[in-house]
Amino acid sequence: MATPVVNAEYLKEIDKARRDLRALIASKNCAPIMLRLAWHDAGTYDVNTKTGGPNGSIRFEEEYSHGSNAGLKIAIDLLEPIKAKHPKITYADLYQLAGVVAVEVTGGPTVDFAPGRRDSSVCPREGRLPDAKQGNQHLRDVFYRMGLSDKDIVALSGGHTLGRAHPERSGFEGPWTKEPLKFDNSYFVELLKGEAEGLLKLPTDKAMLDDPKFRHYVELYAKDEDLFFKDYAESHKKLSELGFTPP
Ligand code: HEM
Ligand SMILES: N=NC(=O)c1ccncc1
Repeated sequence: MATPVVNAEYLKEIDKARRDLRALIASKNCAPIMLRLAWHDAGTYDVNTKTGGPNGSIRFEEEYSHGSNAGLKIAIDLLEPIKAKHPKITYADLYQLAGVVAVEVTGGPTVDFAPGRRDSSVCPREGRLPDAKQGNQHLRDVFYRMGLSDKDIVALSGGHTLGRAHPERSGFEGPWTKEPLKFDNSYFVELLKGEAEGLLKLPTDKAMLDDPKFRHYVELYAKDEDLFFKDYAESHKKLSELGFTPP
């Protein structure tokens, strides 16, 4: 697929699409699933083979039908009208822009967005995203394969400040925080508090508390929301640009 030419016209379309995404997310309260879609399109990147990553391939049934992507067709379908209105914007850019807007409109940090991703029709095999039932070594295996760090793992896990798990999608249930439509550092505050009625902690969430390096960042982010926002914005940008060099 062609690499988009990021000229004034393309940048203008991006700005218009950003506005449309803000309106869509406000009207449908769909910030959490938009953030999950962006992360699932990008999180397939393999730094060793330079395959996968934020390339829009999740739009194909071959990939969105993966077990780990259960429910994401909802987000893909919600974005189709915006894609139709702005056909020059690649799916790869649109999905990452949706993730950035989802964080912004829920009160999170501004994540810098550089356009220019090309679309791919090559879908990675299932298994590149993390399994919530595993532990710290698995988290490192998966995120290091993307080319990300321990700090990125903890900061990006803070994305669970938004949304909830759905039994019919993942087998898990409930929100991680008391305000699942507010992007803040409460995921880390709740994680350190321990089990609480009605709030979810995945095995991978809890595992981080048993690892000194991970726990260090959990404690930092629970204490200092500004630091979490700064580190999250950096890690989210890195995730959204895996395998992509902005023009
Ligand atoms: C660290 C490894 C991770 C694991 C094991 C994991 C696992 C999961 C699981 C099992 C769900 C529930 C899906 C459902 O039932 O609907 C979920 C939801 C979610 N995840 Fe993750 N996740 C991880 C990292 C991330 C990252 C890096 C982000 C974004 C930066 C993210 C954002 C979300 C969001 C926003 C939801 C809620 C979606 C909704 O409300 O529909 N997760 N995650
Ligand atoms: N955010 N991650 C997820 O939604 C997820 C990751 C892996 N398996 C199921 C769901």
